[in-house]
Amino acid sequence: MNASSRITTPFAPGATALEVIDGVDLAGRRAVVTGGTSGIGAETVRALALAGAEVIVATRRPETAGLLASELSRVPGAGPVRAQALELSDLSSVRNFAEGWQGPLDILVANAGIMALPQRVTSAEGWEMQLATNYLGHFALATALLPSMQASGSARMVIVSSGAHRAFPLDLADPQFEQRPYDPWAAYGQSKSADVLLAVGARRWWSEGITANAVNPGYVLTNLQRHLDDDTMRSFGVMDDDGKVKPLPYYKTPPQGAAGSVLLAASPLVAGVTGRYFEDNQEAAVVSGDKGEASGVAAHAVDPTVADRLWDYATDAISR
Ligand SMILES: NC(=O)c1ccc[n+]([C@@H]2O[C@H](COP(=O)([O-])OP(=O)(O)OC[C@H]3O[C@@H](n4cnc5c(N)ncnc54)[C@H](O)[C@@H]3O)[C@@H](O)[C@H]2O)c1
Repeated sequence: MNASSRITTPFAPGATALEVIDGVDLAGRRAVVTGGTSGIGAETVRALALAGAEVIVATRRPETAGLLASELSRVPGAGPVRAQALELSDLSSVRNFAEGWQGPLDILVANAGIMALPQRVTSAEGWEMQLATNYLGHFALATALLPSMQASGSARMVIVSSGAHRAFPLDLADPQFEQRPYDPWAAYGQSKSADVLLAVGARRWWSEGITANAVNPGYVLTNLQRHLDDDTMRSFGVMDDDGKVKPLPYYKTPPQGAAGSVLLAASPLVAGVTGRYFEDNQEAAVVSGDKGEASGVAAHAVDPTVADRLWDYATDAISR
């Protein structure tokens, strides 16, 4: 990542997903959006489908995509939306998903995520659940779908990270919290650092015509906050004394939160751009990550050496 060539776009931080791809025609393009039944993912699905793409919602519960699919099926010009089962924390489910895929894949939005699980929980493979869901499952999915992305000729991968990555470098000596005490935020933050490193590591796919970029959607009230207790929600300022949840002024709506994903997935403004981190619809500046910065991408998350070490670690983990 070269700070002197930061990518800028004309879009304000509050632009919506529909606004950033206004006029873009995705007819004939096929997209997968993980976790596309709620929050930011659902708005990503909506925007891509309204631009004409065929969208496959990769979800743990395919039946929950029905409402969105039927709503979009009534919009003239919208691409078809269907759901396919995917449990990211279970490698066999990831393999089943990829094996069921036929033909080229043009857009992969690695959006699904969980945040701040209070206790250390492990996946079927014994991985810490936030790393398993937010990063390893997506790495396995992208790797398994690589031939389909190669077949596209100009595939784009978007990995939804978070500003929480800044304070939590990936600890490759103990990524699964086996030797250090489990911390819900450290586990979330390092998984989101791993997401940025996935975009950096995927530069090896550039010669295949595949780009990969990470995005911070900003703060959005969604189901993601469901593991936070009331005291934490109050300390964040998003819950009042009566237990009413309300966004702070700088919070985004889900359509605004989805804008960065959609911009990177489909806008001609970022064609050919790879290995970058966007927030507020612009490429972010590289920051130290240890000074409590409120924006930017931490240097530890864009270190190509760490990205390659993580790639090797993940390749080994999913092939066991
Ligand atoms: N909401 C925010 O403020 C915020 C901020 C920064 C980053 N993010 C990121 O944005 C992404 C979308 O989050 P959201 O806010 O829309 O939350 P959300 O809870 O509404 O959506 C997350 C989706 O991921 C799915 N999911 C979770 N675990 C899964 C698994 N094991 N397999 C398959 N699907 C799974 C959920 O079912 C859900 O559909 C996440 O990656 C999140 O970390 C959100």
